[in-house]
Amino acid sequence: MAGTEEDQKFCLQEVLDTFKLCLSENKEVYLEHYVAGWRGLVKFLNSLGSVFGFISKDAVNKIHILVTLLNGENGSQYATVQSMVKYELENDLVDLTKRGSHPESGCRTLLRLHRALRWLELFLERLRTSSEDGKTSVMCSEAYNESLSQFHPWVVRKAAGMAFCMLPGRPAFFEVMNVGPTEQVVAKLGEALPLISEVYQITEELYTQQNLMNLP
Ligand SMILES: CCCCCCCCCCCCC/C=C/[C@@H](O)[C@H](COP(=O)(O)O)NC(=O)CCCCCCCCCCCCCCC
Repeated sequence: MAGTEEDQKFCLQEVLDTFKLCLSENKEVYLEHYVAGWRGLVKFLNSLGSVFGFISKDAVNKIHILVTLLNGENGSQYATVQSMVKYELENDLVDLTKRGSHPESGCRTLLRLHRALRWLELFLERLRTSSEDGKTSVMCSEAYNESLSQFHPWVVRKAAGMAFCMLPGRPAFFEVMNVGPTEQVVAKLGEALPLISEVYQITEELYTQQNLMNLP
């Protein structure tokens, strides 16, 4: 029997572990572990209830696109985010200005998750430093408004805002994470954040350098 407690516990640790595994010695980002990190986050999101379904569905869809590329015949080119960018650009596999023959390139798909990673970083930092009675819905929407929302049309922003209101309070949220008492959750978040932040920064620099920040 699969105990839900165990699954969730495994989840948060898994997310931490995968983000640890993400960076190679020379600071390249392994796509396989990046995607695994998102898988873990989606599992967590699903455990919060079906109102978040439209969000996890989009994330799952993007994860699936990347996994398909990773497992495809040119999969070895997708080992790291750096090699993916190089390969797709050199082979004209990216729609650069408007959507055309490559609407689901690895580069544009990863960019969507990358933008969401910034939201995650801001949200988790708020969670980590907030007080016992801090409202997760407020932390979540503040983080969202500072990051991801600028890339979303009004209707998505509206739906996201409504979903945020359904988030459990901080104590319940921490309980769902199942890493023990509050101090331990806070410590785990403190461990995870620098990793997430580094992965974000490295990707951000690469995308900026290559002028990929506005892929359609
Ligand atoms: C815990 C609360 C979770 C709130 C999640 C906050 C993010 C809100 C995102 C709303 C996205 C709505 C769905 C639609 C998105 C797309 O339009 C849009 C653009 O894609 P397109 O160019 O292909 O059309 N997609 C995106 O921006 C990518 C969104 C990916 C969101 C992944 C969110 C996973 C959240 C994981 C939560 C984990 C909680 C952490 C606790 C340890």
